[in-house]
Amino acid sequence: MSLLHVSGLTKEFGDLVAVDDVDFDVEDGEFVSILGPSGSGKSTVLRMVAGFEEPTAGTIALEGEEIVGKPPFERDVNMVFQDLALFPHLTVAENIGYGLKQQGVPKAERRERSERMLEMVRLEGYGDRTPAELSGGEQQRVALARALVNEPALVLFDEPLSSLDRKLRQHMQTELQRIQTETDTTFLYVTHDQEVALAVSDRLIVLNDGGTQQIGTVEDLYEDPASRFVADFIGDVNTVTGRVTDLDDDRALIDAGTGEIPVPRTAIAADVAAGDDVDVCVRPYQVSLRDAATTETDATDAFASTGTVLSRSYQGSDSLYDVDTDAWGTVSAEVREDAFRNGEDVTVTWAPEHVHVYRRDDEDRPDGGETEDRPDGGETEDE
Ligand SMILES: Nc1ncnc2c1ncn2[C@@H]1O[C@H](COP(=O)(O)OP(=O)(O)OP(=O)(O)O)[C@@H](O)[C@H]1O
Repeated sequence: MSLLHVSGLTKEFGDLVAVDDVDFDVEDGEFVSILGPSGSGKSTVLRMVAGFEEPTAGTIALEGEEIVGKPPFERDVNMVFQDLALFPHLTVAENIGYGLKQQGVPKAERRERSERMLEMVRLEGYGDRTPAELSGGEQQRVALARALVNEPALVLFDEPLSSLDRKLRQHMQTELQRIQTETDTTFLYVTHDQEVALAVSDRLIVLNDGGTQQIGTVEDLYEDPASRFVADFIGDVNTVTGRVTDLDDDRALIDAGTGEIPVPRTAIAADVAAGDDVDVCVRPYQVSLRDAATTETDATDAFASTGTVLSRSYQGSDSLYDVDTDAWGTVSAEVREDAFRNGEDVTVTWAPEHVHVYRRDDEDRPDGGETEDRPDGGETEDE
């Protein structure tokens, strides 16, 4: 039995379907993030789990028990809000012990448990301060301590790190993981920031327009995105347009402006048919660069185009090149070699088994389908 089981969850606000038939499970001890662009329904899902919003349809079971209809305080769930919602007139210790007081826990025990939580979040000795006497990062820790002190089955987070600067945010990501492990609690974390979600989560639920796009580990989503939307939303991707000229059980022939290339069927979305216009997506790290003078450019079994290096940025062990290709406009390549200069002529290639091919559907894309029309019939986007 999953700790949290959500099925058919739907929320309508008048004519707007904010959450549309969403199903997911969270296992005991997992760190699961709900990731999606602004307005995709993430907070509404979280608020329904917390009990601040009632679903239009669907069920939410916590530890096997239906919780829809129960008030928030009767659910074994606490939430850390984006604005933290600390009481300004109470001390740090009183803030942390507030929920325990509501439950009738005696003062001495409240004090002791608050102090233990302060130690857990590494704020020993801060109990008598008020929230105004703390930095933003320290306030985050107090909010977390308050959500954990009564040992709930599940802690919900609604973008709590978004107000912190990058360095502090990265530090708090590490801290969240440490605290989750030490307290052995289950976390459900909402964010639109893929960097945070990829860094901290065991699994991710990707939402768009209220519906589930994909659920999986970071690796699942990165290596095998279920839709063009996920490919674009998780990490960087190059997209070139093409057409399926033939399709059978083993492979498709795809013409992306450089001749027909055989692509394994496993790389092609299930709904793609022969004759369809498609997006061919490839991650920058799967793109190779070669010196144009020493390579053949008429390969018929790989995607290949000549081009000119536009820019290079050094990224530790790799270099990221943007290349203006003859076939597809700008293509990004993340390669080990640091051998190419701006303005140099190169050949850009990638293997057919490294692409993901989706039926071209402009509405189903994070950028709304804005592409740059190119005179050679190919289209591309600058990532
Ligand atoms: N109480 C409400 N009344 C009417 N519409 C609402 C209400 N709450 C949310 N919505 C709408 O439902 C949709 C989903 O909102 P939600 O806040 O869940 O999205 P989100 O993915 O959390 O976005 P963000 O990242 O911007 O917080 C939005 O179109 C929003 O305007």
